[in-house]
Amino acid sequence: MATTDAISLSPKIKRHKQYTLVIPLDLQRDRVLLGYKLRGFGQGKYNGYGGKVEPNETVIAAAVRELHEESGLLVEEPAMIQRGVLLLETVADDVSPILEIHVFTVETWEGIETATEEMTPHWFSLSKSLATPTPSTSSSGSILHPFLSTSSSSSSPSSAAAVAAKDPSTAGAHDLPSIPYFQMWEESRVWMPHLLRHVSSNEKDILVGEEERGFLSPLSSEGSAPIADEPHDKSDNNNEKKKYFIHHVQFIGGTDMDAVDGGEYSVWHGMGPRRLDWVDELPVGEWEGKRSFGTYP
Ligand SMILES: Nc1[nH]c(=O)nc2c1ncn2[C@H]1C[C@H](O)[C@@H](COP(=O)(O)OP(=O)(O)OP(=O)(O)O)O1
Repeated sequence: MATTDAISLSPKIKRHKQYTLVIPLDLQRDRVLLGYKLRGFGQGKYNGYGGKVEPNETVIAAAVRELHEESGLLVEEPAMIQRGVLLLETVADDVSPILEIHVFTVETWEGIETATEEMTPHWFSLSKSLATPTPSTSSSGSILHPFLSTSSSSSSPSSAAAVAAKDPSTAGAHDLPSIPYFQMWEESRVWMPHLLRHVSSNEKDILVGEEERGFLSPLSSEGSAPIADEPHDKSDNNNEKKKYFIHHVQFIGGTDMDAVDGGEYSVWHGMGPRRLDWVDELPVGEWEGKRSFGTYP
């Protein structure tokens, strides 16, 4: 089966639900801030900071608000650097909206990262987190907290509080662990290393090979499996100059051990076909209503 069909043909035009995701970067100290989610959607996972875009709110205003609410960090809108969009679609049903998650980084802010009811902050080494992880370079999916030597469910506030106490946020970056990609949303381990390489390379040299930006096969727990002979746009080899990424992922859904609220989110797991594109411009506000993402503007 051609993976192109799997990813580009949505049977219906689906509603979109907008979210933000902000990743604070301390480039001088070679470190990345993530939050460990204590409750709600994504509980027990590490992620950037963000949440739903409220009605009558711009995406960037939501990004600023959610970062502040969840981390205590305060930024002005111009300091938000848009990096890309995640389009997360379930094929488990026809009615769940596509999650449209706008990804930003920030490099300057006011305030100090603070634990909130929703997230506890943890710094990770940027330079140690650049490689796309595979199970062999991780804890193979077992939930090993980077600051603890023993296995942990890591989902209770008490274990997270113990973790926070051990978090060496004032240590030198060389002491920090790499990002625990296998304790994040599944597709983060695909796009986030790409983004961090993009940022680290001073935006001049995006380390995305032709084979990596093309269609990607359905994913097993073995990690990404690029299909080299079906790149998205063979005529365009200038992807190293592109600024933004679009990561479109289809989830298979089903029973989810991480489901909360009676299984409301049970469709958002089981990463299936996906593609990662780099583009010059994001089609801001023009996502909704597109049947297929086969051709990006
Ligand atoms: N598969 C996924 N991959 C990813 O990288 N981020 C995801 C994701 N699914 C959800 N997110 C992010 C988007 C957003 O930043 C966050 C979810 O936001 P929440 O549901 O916590 O929203 P809110 O903070 O608005 O919620 P409440 O205040 O609890 O109503 O998780």
